[in-house]
Amino acid sequence: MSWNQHLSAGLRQGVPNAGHPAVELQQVTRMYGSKNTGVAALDNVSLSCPAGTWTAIMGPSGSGKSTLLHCAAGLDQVTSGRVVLSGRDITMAPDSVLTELRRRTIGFVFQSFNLISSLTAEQNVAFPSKLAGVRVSKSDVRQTLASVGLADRASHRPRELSGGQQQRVAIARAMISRPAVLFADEPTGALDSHSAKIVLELLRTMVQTVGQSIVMVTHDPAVAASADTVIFLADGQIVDRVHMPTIHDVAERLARLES
Ligand SMILES: Nc1ncnc2c1ncn2[C@@H]1O[C@H](COP(=O)(O)OP(=O)(O)OP(=O)(O)O)[C@@H](O)[C@H]1O
Repeated sequence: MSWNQHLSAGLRQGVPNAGHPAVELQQVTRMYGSKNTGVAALDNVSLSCPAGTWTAIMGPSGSGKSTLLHCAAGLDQVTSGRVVLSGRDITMAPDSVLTELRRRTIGFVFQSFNLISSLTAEQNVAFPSKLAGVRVSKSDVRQTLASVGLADRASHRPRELSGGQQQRVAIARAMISRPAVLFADEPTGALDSHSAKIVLELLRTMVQTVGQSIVMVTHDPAVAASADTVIFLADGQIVDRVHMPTIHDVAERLARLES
């Protein structure tokens, strides 16, 4: 079975897409520091990422990319404005709601994989669900690993896997709860170009085959060009965007912002 067929079989029904945008930021400002001397890491940002699409966030260092990702995922509180995640206003949500949201509505993939070295691939995939008291069956874990092309690596530990395979385990771990939105922070930042290509192809397949929504921060124009839309930040504001980007489009816009 191909990845596409595995994804269709394993994940299709799960990814919720009830007609809401995946993420909406409405006039979001995030200040750090005191009122008079503070920095606006995000300055009146409005953004809507349609469900079933892949959005990349780019911009020079310090432009607000991580802050945007953290505010959109409910990991950071906005100073003003609204954040709506998969149709749900999370702006003032209490910790209990945000914790629940992290378990069921969103998934995270980081540059550094964050796998537990003593656990096998399948134990890593199941671990967060177990921790949250959510039952996942062995066949669900196996099917999710199969959907990222790792059916035959279920009992391998991270050190027995390549970087790209470890990142695919991390993606399977994020996907097992069928998150409405997958947030990715430099998902290929630690990978060689061949492994990066495989991970980007997997993310593209997830968007196309199961309608997964992805919001991703990256510094790399070649990675951003895999997305449907690239949003460019500078000094906490959205200053440009490009749909169906080419690497050249993205690199050129970024160079302009960084000059
Ligand atoms: N916890 C914090 N306290 C104070 N200032 C902060 C904090 N977090 C971020 N900032 C400031 O907010 C601005 C945006 O930071 P952010 O980390 O979002 O940028 P970034 O685009 O992700 O940068 P990079 O590409 O270097 O990771 C920067 O000026 C940064 O110094």
